Amino acid sequence: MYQYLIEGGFPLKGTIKASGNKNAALPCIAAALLTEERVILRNLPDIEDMHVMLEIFAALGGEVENIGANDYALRIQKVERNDIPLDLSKKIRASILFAGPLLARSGKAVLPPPGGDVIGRRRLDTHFLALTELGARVDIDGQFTFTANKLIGQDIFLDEASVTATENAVMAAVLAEGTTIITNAASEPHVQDVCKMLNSMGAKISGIGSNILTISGVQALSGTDYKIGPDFMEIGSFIGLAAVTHGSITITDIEPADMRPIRLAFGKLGIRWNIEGTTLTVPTQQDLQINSDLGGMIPKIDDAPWPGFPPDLTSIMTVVATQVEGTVLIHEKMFESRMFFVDKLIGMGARITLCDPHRAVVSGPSVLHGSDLVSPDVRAGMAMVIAALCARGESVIRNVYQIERGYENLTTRLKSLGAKIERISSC
Ligand SMILES: CC(=O)N[C@H]1[C@@H](OP(=O)(O)OP(=O)(O)OC[C@H]2O[C@@H](n3ccc(=O)[nH]c3=O)[C@H](O)[C@@H]2O)O[C@H](CO)[C@@H](O)[C@@H]1O
Ligand SMILES: C=C(OP(=O)(O)O)C(=O)O
Repeated sequence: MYQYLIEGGFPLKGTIKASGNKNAALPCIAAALLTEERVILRNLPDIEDMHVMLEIFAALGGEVENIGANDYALRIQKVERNDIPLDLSKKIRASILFAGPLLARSGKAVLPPPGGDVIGRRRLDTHFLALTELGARVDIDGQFTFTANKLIGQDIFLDEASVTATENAVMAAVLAEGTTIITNAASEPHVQDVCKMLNSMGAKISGIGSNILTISGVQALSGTDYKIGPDFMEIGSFIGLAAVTHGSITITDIEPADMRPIRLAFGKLGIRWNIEGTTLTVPTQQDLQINSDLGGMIPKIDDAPWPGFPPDLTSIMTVVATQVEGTVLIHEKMFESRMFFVDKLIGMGARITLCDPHRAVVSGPSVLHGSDLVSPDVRAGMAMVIAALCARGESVIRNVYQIERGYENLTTRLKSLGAKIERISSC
């Protein structure tokens, strides 16, 4: 068990490279199960969740070879078991992503309920809807058992645009007989990434980036060499960090198109950046003033499926808003328990009213002071790191496993930007 000791109040300055997108890396590892051939995945972030996914891949009979700093070669010639080990499954939400590939490859998948962040009810109904429509039978008895003699393409209308359910449905449909149409599909950049990876393996997926995906099933998929895209959640977190510490951070290897919904939301907080090619720079001079809606009305930052504002950045926006002059409503529509962490920010001096589990009104700027904090989930944990780095005095952040499952090499990278942060054992 590790914790962070942070001394706040110093501007962060310098250049970092964006890591690979966690939420693309995880389904891409699961997708490697769909072929007997060698799959090379590049730009995988070196984070806890990625290592757990690789452990599951290996437990199923796969070979995993680290061939470069963030590059791995995966191969599973024979699936040796079709049940996900309980201890690994409960560590991460993304373990559910093995359902579609295991079903398609071996006709059976047994999964204990997945773990993951406690940020509200995390329904799996959409996964079941999609996989049963493709012909799977699901038995629920403490664990989920999916079986199918044959998967057959269908015209599927998802009850919500679930990210991982879309990915599971696509991974099952690529080897199904006939054509599958998925309407109300999620279209996040990570969903696009796994679809592009599958096409590079010989799958036939069209409509990538839209909410209707059409998949013509193929007999077999080949290996590939695929580089996953940058993590816009990490990039958004570093933008917030630069702004609240009055620093200037340059982030290389970004994807400008991913930043469009994020730019709109930061713009409401008077925060802007420049992009040249794939390099983004947050300049020191920022307004840090709320841009009211027409008529001087209080603006809101609310999340939605892509291309809406990503829910995984609402915690970050909440802490950033505490340093901005004016009032803003943060409305986390998608997860009902994500906003509870604001009591920790209030304890540090932030002026926030938690209206209900989904909505918080933030009035700034507030002087934050150091505190003793426990990270409840990956994004709230990062929000606490940001709060601690702009607070006066020292903070302790415990349970940093929760942060490090989503942010690569965080303390080293923050130190390179001038942060006073130490990672120490809490035993
Ligand atoms: C491993 C992975 O990729 N995890 C991401 C994935 O989780 P995950 O795939 O679990 O999230 P889902 O997209 O299924 O749903 C997220 C939440 O939003 C709600 N919902 C979803 C779609 C919709 O149209 N309406 C709606 O209200 C769901 O009920 C749920 O409460 O997507 C989430 C939403 O971007 C992200 O927070 C997670 O980081
Ligand atoms: C909620 C998140 O991840 P997961 O779905 O893996 O729990 C996240 O990345 O913010």
